[in-house]
Amino acid sequence: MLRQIGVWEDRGRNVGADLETSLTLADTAEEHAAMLSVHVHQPYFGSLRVRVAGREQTLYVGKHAFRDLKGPHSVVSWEADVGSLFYSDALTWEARRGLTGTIRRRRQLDVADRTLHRLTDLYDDEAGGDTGGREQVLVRRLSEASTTAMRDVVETLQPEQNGAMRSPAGQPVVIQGAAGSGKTTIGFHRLAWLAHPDRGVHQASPTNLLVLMPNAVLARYAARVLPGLNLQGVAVTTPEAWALSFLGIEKMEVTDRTLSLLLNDHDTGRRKAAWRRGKALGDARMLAVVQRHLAGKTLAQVERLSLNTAAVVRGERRALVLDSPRLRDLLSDVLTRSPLEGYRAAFRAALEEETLSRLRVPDEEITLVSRQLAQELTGLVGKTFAGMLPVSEGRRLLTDEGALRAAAEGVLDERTIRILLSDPLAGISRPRRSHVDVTELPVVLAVAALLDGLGRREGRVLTPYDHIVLDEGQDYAPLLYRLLARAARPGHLTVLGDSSQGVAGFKGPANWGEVQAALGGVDRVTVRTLSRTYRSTRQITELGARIARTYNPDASVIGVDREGAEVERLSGGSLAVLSARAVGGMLAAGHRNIALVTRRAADAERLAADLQFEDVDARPITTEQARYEGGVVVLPVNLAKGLEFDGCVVVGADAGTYDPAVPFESRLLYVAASRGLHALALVAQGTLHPLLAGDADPVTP
Ligand SMILES: Nc1ncnc2c1ncn2[C@@H]1O[C@H](COP(=O)(O)OP(=O)(O)OP(=O)(O)O)[C@@H](O)[C@H]1O
Repeated sequence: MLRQIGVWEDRGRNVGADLETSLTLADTAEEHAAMLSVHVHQPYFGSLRVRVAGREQTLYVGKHAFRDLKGPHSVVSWEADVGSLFYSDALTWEARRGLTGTIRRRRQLDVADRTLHRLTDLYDDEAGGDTGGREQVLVRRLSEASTTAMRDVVETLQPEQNGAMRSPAGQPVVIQGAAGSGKTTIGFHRLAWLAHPDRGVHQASPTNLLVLMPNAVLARYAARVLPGLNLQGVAVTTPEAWALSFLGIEKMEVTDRTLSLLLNDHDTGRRKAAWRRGKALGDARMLAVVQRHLAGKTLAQVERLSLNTAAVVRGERRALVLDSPRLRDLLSDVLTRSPLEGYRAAFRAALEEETLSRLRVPDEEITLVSRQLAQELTGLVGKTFAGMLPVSEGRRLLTDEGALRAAAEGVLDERTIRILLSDPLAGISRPRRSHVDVTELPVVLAVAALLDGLGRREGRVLTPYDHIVLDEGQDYAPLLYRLLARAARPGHLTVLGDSSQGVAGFKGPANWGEVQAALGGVDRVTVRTLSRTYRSTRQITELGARIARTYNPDASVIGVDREGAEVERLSGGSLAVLSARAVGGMLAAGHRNIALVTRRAADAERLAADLQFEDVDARPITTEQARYEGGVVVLPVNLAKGLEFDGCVVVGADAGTYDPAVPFESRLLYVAASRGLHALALVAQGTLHPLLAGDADPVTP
C-alpha cells in the first residue's frame, strides 16, 4: 500500500500529454493516495480461507479495497459481494462460472498501527467448524466505552445484521429491532453498501442520499459515522426540517399541538378525539383525497380558460386555438397519470406538445417556436394552478367541509370525514408567528408533491433521491411513506424502527402491515427483524424487556450476554441529591459519558441547576439546537432517543412521572431506561415506578 501511495504521490510519474492533463492526473492520483493512506494503519480486519475448483486461497477483508498490481496482495472491501462471506454463516457460495466455493476458515484480525495484535478464529473447518470466536470478538467490542459519535460496526457486523443491510437493492425494506439492536447503525451501513460499485444499476451516489431522523441532536450525533464509512455529502436531517426546507417555508414554526393536548389534557374524550384526528390526517388514503381535491379545483379553473395564440412557422404566421374542452382533456390526462414530476410541469409539457403538433412545427424549428409560445403557455399554466400554495391549499381542504366531502367521497368513510372536520385542539394555543402542525405536514407535502413533484432540488431541477432512510419509522404517518416513495428511485426506501418504541402513535402506523400497504403491499415490502440487542449489559436489557412486555406482549428481546453492574435503585429523597450520588458512583466506576434523563425539558433545566449545589457539573441539552459533546449531560427523554451513554440515570422514575395506565408513558420510560451501555440508575423522590422496582422489594402495581 505504501509503495502504491508513493507512486501516486510522485508527480514526476503522473505526466500527461499537456500541462492540464498532467495536473488532472496528478490531482486524481493524490486523491487516491489520500483515500488509501487512511487505511495503511489497518489495511484489513479479517481473512477468509476459501476453496474454489480445488484451489485454496486467502482473501483479506478491509474497509477499503486494495489491489497490488505488482504483487500477490489484495484486500476486498467489506461492502463488496465477496465481503459478505466474512459476515454470513453460509459455508458455500456460488462462485464464477457456476462453480461452488467453500469457506474453510474465517478469521478476525485485530490490526492497529500496522501491527497485528490478536487473531481470533470465527470458523475453522479443521477445528470442527464454529469456534464461538465471533461472540468473543463482539463482547470485547461492546465492553468498550461509548463515544460522542455513532460508530461503525464494520468489523463486527453480525450475520443477521449483514442480511438486513444487504436486503435486495431497489426493494423497500423495513428493519424492525428493539432498542440497541443496531437498526440505525445498519441503516447507515446500508448506504455505504449501496454506494459500492458492485450494486450496479442500483449504485447510489452519497450526495444523492437522504437520512431522516427524529431529532436534530440525534441527526448530528449519527452523521459523524459517515466519514468512517467513506460517505461524504449525505443529507442527515429530521423529516420536519426536510419538509420545511423543501417547501421553502423554513421560517414557519412547527408545532405538535396533538402531543401538547395528550400531555396536558386529562379529558379522555378530547384525548381520544385528538388522537383519532392525528391518525386520520396521516392516513395513506389522504393522498387520493388530495389528488381529487386538486383535480376538482384545477378542472374548474381550466373551464374558464382557453388558448388563443399564433406563431411564425416556416416563415408564415399560423394561428391556433385550444378551447376549454380541449384544455380540460389535456389536464384530465395529466391528472390521471399523476406523474412524478407534478401536475404543473406535466401540464406545461402536454400543452407544448399539443401546440407544436397542431401548428405542424418541423423538428428543426421546435426550439424557435417553443420560445415564441413560452410566455403564453406559462401564463396559462399559472392561471390553471392560480392560488394553490401547499400550506393554504392543504388547510383549505381540511377546513372547508364542502371541499373535503367532495374530495373524500368514496375514498373515506363518513366517520373519518367527521373526524377530519372536528377540531379537538381548539383549546390548545397556537403560536403568534406563522406555523404548521406536524400532523398537517404530510397533507401539505402531498399538495406540493402532486403539484410540483418531490425529491432533491438542485437549483430548478428536481431529481429523485438515490435512496432514503427513515429512522424511527414507527413515528411517521403512512401518508408520509407514500410521499417518500415518490421522492426516491423506485423501491429505494429503507425504514428502521421499533414497534415498541413508538412515542407518537397518533402519527405513526398501527403496525408494519400498514406501512407495507402504504408502500404497495406485503409482497413488495420486506420486513426483517433483528432479534438481538447489543447496546447494554444483561441487567439493563432485562429491565427494558420487562417494561416493553407491558404494552407489547410479543416483545422478545435477546441481548448479547454481557455481564455488568446491577441496576442501581435510589428512592425516597431529593432528586438532585440522589442523582448526584448515582453520577458519582458511575464516575468512580470509570464511566465518562453519563446522561441524566428526565421526562420533560423543564425538569432537565431545573435538575442541571440543582445539581450544581451537589457539586455536579451537568450540561443541559434541552433544545434541538444543542450539541452532544460527551461528559455528564441532562436531557429530556424525547431528545435522548437514539443516543447512548456509558451510564444512564433515569430521573423521576416513578408512577407520577410516567403514568403506568398510559401506554405512551410506558414507551417513554422504555426509551429512557434503554440508553445506558454499561450502567443504569433509577432515581425517584418517592417510591419507584412499579415496573422498575427491584426483585428484592416487589411493589404490587
Ligand atoms: N454488530 C455490532 N458490533 C458492535 N456493536 C454493535 C453491533 N451492532 C450494534 N452495535 C452497537 O449497539 C448499539 C446500538 O446500536 P444502534 O444505536 O444502531 O441501535 P438502534 O437499534 O438504532 O437503537 P435505538 O432503537 O435505541 O435507537 C451501538 O452502540 C452500536 O455500536
